[in-house]
Amino acid sequence: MSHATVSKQLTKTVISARGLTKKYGNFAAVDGISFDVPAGESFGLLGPNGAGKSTTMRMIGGVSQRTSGELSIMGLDPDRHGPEVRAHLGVVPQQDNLDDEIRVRDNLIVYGRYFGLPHSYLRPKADELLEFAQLTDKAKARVDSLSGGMKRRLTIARSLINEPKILLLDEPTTGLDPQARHILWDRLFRLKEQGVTLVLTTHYMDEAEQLCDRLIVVDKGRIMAEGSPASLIHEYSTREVLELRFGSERNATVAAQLEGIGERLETLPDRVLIYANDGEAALEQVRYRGLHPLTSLVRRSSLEDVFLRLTGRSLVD
Ligand SMILES: Nc1ncnc2c1ncn2[C@@H]1O[C@H](COP(=O)(O)OP(=O)(O)OP(=O)(O)O)[C@@H](O)[C@H]1O
Repeated sequence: MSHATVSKQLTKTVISARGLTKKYGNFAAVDGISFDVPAGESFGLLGPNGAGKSTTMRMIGGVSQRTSGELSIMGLDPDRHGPEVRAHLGVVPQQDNLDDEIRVRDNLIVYGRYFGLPHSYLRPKADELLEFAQLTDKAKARVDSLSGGMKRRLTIARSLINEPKILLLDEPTTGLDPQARHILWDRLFRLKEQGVTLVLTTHYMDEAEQLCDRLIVVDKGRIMAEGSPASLIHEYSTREVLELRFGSERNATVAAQLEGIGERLETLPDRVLIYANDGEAALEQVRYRGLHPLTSLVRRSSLEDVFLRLTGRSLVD
């Protein structure tokens, strides 16, 4: 393949997986998944705990060897070209692994030294990244004095030290409060605007909806569906959902009397969901049948509904 052909491919697809499989003994944690990520896209793996998201990320990051299938990162096989692949990547692991012993800014410098980057590059780069992460006034602070959200932003800043083309984020906002999550989402948006390809895992449907251009819904190591958040919702759910609570003991029995209202019914332990394009009209019908829920709520469909439809289970247990 000529150099020109390779370069053209690089600008198109930066990650390509075909039948990607990871087995632990006989158990397939990732069970033959295929997907492509074009340059500049924000691509998500959405699924519950244990779906195989982190395992997939570790294979992409070149720190876990696949059992079978094909995987290509910027045209390179991470199992054979680990260091070259890692040079293109920024990695934000599920757990922050910052060095508590050294100060905030020094964390960036020391990490950059692992890549063999010179101090003359690292000093201004560290300052630029602290600014980006809104941590300039914390440059000399100890890492253990930072809040969870600040630590997460520092981990992201650190992952950008080598100016990666692709950023891998494993559950970037798990455990953060809503305000910290929004600040982080804003920073990730900025990276996307700068042309960085984002690949992230999440079990939060709102995070997937906010950040992902396209996503795969994964469960038990397999891809259940693929598309943009809007197209998945359109394909697998109705426009609105009517949530009814009749009291925990009564939900299941009342559900039988709701048959025929809306397009589909889901009975959960704590509520009944009626899938209908017009939630208020569905509620009218419920009342017309002489049924009076303790609470009722009409909301728009979300990726949670898509997941429920595909697997019969909730994303977050
Ligand atoms: N080293 C290992 N040895 C054996 N089984 C493993 C190993 N690593 C992961 N698994 C199993 O593989 C499955 C997928 O795990 P993985 O961590 O990829 O899931 P996940 O979707 O990232 O979930 P989480 O959000 O909990 O990290 C799980 O059932 C897990 O127990």
